[in-house]
Amino acid sequence: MTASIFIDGVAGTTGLEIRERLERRADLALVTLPEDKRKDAGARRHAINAADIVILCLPDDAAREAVALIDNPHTRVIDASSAYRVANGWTYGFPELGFDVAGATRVSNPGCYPTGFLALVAPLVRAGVLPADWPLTVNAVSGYSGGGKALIARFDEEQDLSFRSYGYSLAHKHVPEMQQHAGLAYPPLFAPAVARAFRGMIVEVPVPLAALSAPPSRAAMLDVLHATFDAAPLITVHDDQPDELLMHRDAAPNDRLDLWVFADPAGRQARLVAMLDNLGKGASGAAVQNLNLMIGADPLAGLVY
Ligand SMILES: NC(=O)C1=CN([C@@H]2O[C@H](COP(=O)(O)OP(=O)(O)OC[C@H]3O[C@@H](n4cnc5c(N)ncnc54)[C@H](OP(=O)(O)O)[C@@H]3O)[C@@H](O)[C@H]2O)C=CC1
Ligand SMILES: CC(=O)N[C@@H](CCC(=O)OP(=O)(O)O)C(=O)O
Repeated sequence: MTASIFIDGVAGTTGLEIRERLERRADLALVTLPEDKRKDAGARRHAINAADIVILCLPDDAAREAVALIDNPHTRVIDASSAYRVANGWTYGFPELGFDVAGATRVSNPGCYPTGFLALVAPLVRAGVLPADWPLTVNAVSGYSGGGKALIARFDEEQDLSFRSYGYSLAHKHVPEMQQHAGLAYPPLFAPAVARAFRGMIVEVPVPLAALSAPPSRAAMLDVLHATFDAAPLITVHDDQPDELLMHRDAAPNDRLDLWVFADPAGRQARLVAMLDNLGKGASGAAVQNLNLMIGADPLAGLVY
């Protein structure tokens, strides 16, 4: 059966990449609005209610507005925004962490930074290998497409801009989902940054092992991550400790998530590191993966890994 899909926000950074991943598929009928109607509430209401699944690639307020336009029981939603990531009645769209996306009617895609953070931390906290009440920090650097059209335009205009450190309000919108879905007692202290690369992301969680009352070994942390993700085709847990991890300015899109555990030989300190494409597993790839699960398609259809 062909599923009808409406991407609301298809002209944006995330929406365009979802469309590219879906447009050649024979099992889907993509519904699009003409350019002059794409922000028209009446046209959007009609398209949303006619679709089997609507994928929202909008700012948070516009995503809430789109959900409020649904007036039928059959339209299912995948929301790429941060509007519903800790909301009751919504399923967090991270199937590899055990969330039941296939049966859900309202799915909230994880944020790009939380995708890396949660893959590293949630399994270790669940397994009791990291204490839930440890005050974790997370340092991350993203490609500038992570900020959507506005940040892309800024990096295009300000050619001298090479690096942007931000999040100094200590109230980044990704912190609640990181805390809730990792099961942490305290919000992680989040230090994000943007580099002059279009896409890509490195997310790091430093762990001062020697300060823990029961410090886990590197092998114990790797065992938990392997047990959690070895059956997940998009996620790779690496056993090596490379000297460097690199982002490239013009990297090709991908929907993978790569994880490493670095530790010193004495096991006193560790650095948990995730690499992903903010527009891949961090946004558009995750939306396509969740769509596949919701309609019972090949779980990897349309994905690059
Ligand atoms: N970029 C990324 O790496 C990631 C993004 N996300 C989330 O995905 C969502 C989309 O982000 P992104 O694609 O980067 O953002 P963009 O700014 O690139 O795109 C947003 C799109 O939404 C359109 N839009 C805004 N308001 C409305 C409205 N009322 N009705 C219809 N369309 C509207 C915009 O129109 P116009 O073109 O006219 O401005 C634009 O095309 C956001 O919630 C973002 O936080 C999540 C994970 C990663
Ligand atoms: C580089 C950059 O600006 N990134 C965005 C987050 C991108 C993203 O993940 O969007 P969601 O919030 O919908 O998850 C930011 O920090 O606000």
